[in-house]
Amino acid sequence: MPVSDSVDLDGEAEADTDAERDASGDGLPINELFYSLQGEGTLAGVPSVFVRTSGCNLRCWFCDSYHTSWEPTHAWLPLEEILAEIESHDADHVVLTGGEPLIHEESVELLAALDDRGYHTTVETNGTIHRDAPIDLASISPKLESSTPTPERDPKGEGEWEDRHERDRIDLETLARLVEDYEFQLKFVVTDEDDMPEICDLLADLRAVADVPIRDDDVLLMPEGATRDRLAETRTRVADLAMEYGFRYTPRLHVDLWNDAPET
Ligand SMILES: C[S@@+](CC[C@H](N)C(=O)[O-])C[C@H]1O[C@@H](n2cnc3c(N)ncnc32)[C@H](O)[C@@H]1O
Ligand SMILES: Nc1nc2[nH]cc(C(=O)O)c2c(=O)[nH]1
Ligand code: SF4
Ligand SMILES: [Mg+2]
Repeated sequence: MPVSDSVDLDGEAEADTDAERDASGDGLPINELFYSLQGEGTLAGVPSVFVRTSGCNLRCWFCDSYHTSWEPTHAWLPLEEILAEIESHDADHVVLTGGEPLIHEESVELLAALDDRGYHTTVETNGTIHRDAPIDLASISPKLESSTPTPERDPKGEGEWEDRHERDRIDLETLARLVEDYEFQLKFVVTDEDDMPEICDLLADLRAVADVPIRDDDVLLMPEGATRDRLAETRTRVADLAMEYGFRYTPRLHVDLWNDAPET
């Protein structure tokens, strides 16, 4: 799905100020929509349609979807058009991702329409926003300190997003509501062993406030890497950490298969 203009969607000003917004108001800014194999998590390998919304409230330095976060681009599509495109593929699973799909109120309507049509829905989210919606799997990827765009790691500017990212990346109450309300997986992007104390501390805090059990089995370590070359540097280290800590390891199948090609 080709996209055109660049408009800032950072999750606060959100869509309402966007002059391009569909007049009927029931659309979403779509960065890409494609058919692929789920590459990550417990459903890895399952044929799925991916709907990637544009705009994010965070700015991970390593974000593999640069054109939904650092420089968001999109086409505004009415929900009927999104649904028609999804239905043109022969799949039972739909993955709603971004950017951060839950910054958009209209994501709820899309999920409801998908539920009506019998799809299994996965929502890929950074865990900072909760919405009531028919979500079959909340694929939550809380962001660690190592994701913060410090001036040295900023892919675009000179650290302008550092403070906001650091302020907003973890919201324990929101994480608790997500794990309480939905089937979930917690999928942490890991570069090396320095990430592990923060994961363990966060899990302890979340277990203390959430009303549902969080099993080690619900926790997945995913190697940081947007390209095959980068994954070759991180994945064995992360696999070893998964064994050491008793968490699951998830590959990034799509990167192994198609590297960093768009619409994969
Ligand atoms: C682009 S994000 C969109 C959904 C949501 N904003 C989030 O971060 O969960 C989709 C998934 O890709 C992961 N991801 C993004 N960049 C990555 C990278 N360079 N290496 C490994 N995982 C990455 C995120 O952690 C998340 O699990
Ligand atoms: N194949 C494939 N699987 C994925 N699982 C989560 C993805 C995402 O970007 O949210 C993703 C993606 O971009 N491609
Ligand atoms: S939260 Fe997700 S979409 Fe937003 S910058 Fe981080 S990885 Fe990218
Ligand atoms: Mg991806």
